[in-house]
Amino acid sequence: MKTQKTILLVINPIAGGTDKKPIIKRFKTFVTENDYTAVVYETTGEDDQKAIDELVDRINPERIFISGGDGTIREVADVLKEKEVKIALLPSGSANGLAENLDLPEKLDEQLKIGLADHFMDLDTLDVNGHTCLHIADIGVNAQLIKNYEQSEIRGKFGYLLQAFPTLVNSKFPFRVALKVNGETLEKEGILVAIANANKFGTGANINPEGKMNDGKFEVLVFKNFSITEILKTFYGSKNLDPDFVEVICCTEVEIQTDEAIALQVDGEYLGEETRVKAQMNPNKINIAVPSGFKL
Ligand SMILES: Nc1ncnc2c1ncn2[C@@H]1O[C@H](COP(=O)(O)OP(=O)(O)OP(=O)(O)O)[C@@H](O)[C@H]1O
Repeated sequence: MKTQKTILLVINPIAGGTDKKPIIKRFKTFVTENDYTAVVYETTGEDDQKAIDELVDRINPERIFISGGDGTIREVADVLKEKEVKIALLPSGSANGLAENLDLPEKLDEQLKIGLADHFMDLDTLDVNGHTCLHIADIGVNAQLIKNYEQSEIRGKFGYLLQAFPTLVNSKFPFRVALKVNGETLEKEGILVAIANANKFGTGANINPEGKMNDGKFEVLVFKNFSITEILKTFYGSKNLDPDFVEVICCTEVEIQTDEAIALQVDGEYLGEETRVKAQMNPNKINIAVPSGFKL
């Protein structure tokens, strides 16, 4: 008798504040129709990484589908660092920055087809102060906004964050920053320093047009104190990057030092205030499903 291969779905039931039952049901039907065994793991928010690690070792899935926001993808990616498992995304978070960068379609059936097909990319991953980063980390106004957003307990689209400007205007921005990069130490002043593996933010704004997610390099972007409003429009609106207020440095590692502790976020998750941020390429890449015509 032929042994069926397994596909594991890791799904975050609270991501994006939507009901996940239809995704689970459709996943099971689709995968079974394609002669795979379907296994579903629903995250609990407690010790999920350990549970996923053990489950993956036990069932040895041929690939893993992940449904949630960027936080869920990051947690699974961390577990898979030392394992060679292909992953595919069924985005369902309030912020789906990675999916946005991979040009994934919105329809679930199309996402499932991509997940079962054979078009993959070796996605670079970064280490930012010990945290895995798949697309964009930053210190400054954006991380501060994410902190405010997380504390507000409102879930949903990020657009309304723009209403939070007044809370930022009187804060510690701009700040002075020293960057150790490419053998030099550069002294700068800005309101936001981004570490970008990808091009786009979750909303589609292209903040890093030169970035390629599989070139073994990343970009450091220093946003000058041009205008908080303009910069946040670039981050959260549909505008492309304005070279007048940003400086871009391509590298494989960087050390960022500030005088005052500044808010840090990685892939949409606020991680506290830091005076030192070290980012470098991870040796491990992630084999991720992309649409057949996908070009970087
Ligand atoms: N069952 C659960 N109950 C509560 N929290 C959970 C559960 N499962 C996962 N989590 C938490 O969800 C977070 C990840 O959410 P994710 O980023 O994937 O979705 P999201 O809707 O985009 O989130 P956010 O609204 O924070 O951007 C992690 O902090 C994780 O611990």
